[in-house]
Amino acid sequence: MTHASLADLGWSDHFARQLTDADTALFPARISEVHRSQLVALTQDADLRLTPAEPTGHYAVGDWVLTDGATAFRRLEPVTDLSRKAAGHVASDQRIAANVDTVAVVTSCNDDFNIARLERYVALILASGALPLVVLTKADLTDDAEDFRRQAERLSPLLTAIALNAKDRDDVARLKPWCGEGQTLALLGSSGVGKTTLRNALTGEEASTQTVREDDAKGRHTTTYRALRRTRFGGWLIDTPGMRELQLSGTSEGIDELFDDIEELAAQCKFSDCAHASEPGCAVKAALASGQLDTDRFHRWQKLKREDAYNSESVADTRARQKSFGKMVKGAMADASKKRGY
Ligand SMILES: Nc1nc2c(ncn2[C@@H]2O[C@H](COP(=O)(O)OP(=O)(O)OP(=O)(O)O)[C@@H](O)[C@H]2O)c(=O)[nH]1
Ligand SMILES: [Zn+2]
Repeated sequence: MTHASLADLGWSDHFARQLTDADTALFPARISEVHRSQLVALTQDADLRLTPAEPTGHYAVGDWVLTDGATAFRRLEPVTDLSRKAAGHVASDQRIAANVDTVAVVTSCNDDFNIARLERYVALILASGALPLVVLTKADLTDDAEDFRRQAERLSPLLTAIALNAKDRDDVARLKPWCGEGQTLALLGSSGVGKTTLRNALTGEEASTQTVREDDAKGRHTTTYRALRRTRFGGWLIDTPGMRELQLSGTSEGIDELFDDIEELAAQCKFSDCAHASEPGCAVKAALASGQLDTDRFHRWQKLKREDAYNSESVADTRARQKSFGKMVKGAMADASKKRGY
């Protein structure tokens, strides 16, 4: 595959500024696949298989690297960085995709639609630096598509929501502004909402040919890596496998941005560590009482904050918490023994 220019591949001044005199023998390439011990990268002229200089876990699809054509020597600092908590409660992040301009949360106009989950995704996207977009599929199967769309857009003034029929290529062409030349779009969402259908409509690939190819290699129709694919509008699409277990970590900035009205209220509480429960002078409680702040939204905010705090905890913090909990339990048991007189 040949590509017209670096700019078409998503190259910008942000990356050019990171080049130094020491890099003159190297050229830029954009990572399209991350495998266990190898990377695949796109350049203006060719697709390359590269040996990574760092563990492959450090790379994400969409990253720019500097290479001599055989080794990926230097990974350039990304503009946007989408990562998630690795499985299990270990304090490390798993990089999902890099240099994505827009992340579309794909959900459908049916039971999959869930405001709290959408909000979670949007906070994660805002924290990555990318622009959030909501794509509501299966608009052709309901009369309420516009209603779903409005509910989604109400989450944030930063948010655009589009309801469409993912099987209709003309309808899907409405996504062109987010995946035209030099633009990179990524899709997130639960299984069955239509991500594959959407991907095929955006790239012009046929589901059948894809299935055959993947059947040959793996014996099953599964996407085992995250690929950067060209869209029929000249941009790029990153499609990640189902992320139902998406956990938030270090997304506090995204949560603050999405709930800036509550953060502003909380800043007015009398106590700086107000838990907005029974403290006097609580501006949040006052806003709830007057109806200015929606109770459900307040609960979703609290849940996200708790989840983020838990997931952002380092291993050291976890140990410290467990230790102090252990001490507290021991202390309480000792007190109880004393009371009982032995
Ligand atoms: N009528 C209609 N059907 C759709 C639409 N989007 C997806 N579908 C159908 O919904 C089913 C699931 O779509 P997929 O594209 O496989 O969903 P997915 O998100 O890729 O699911 P996984 O591969 O499990 O992650 C398929 O039968 C699609 O044909 C839509 O907008 N309208
Ligand atoms: Zn308060």
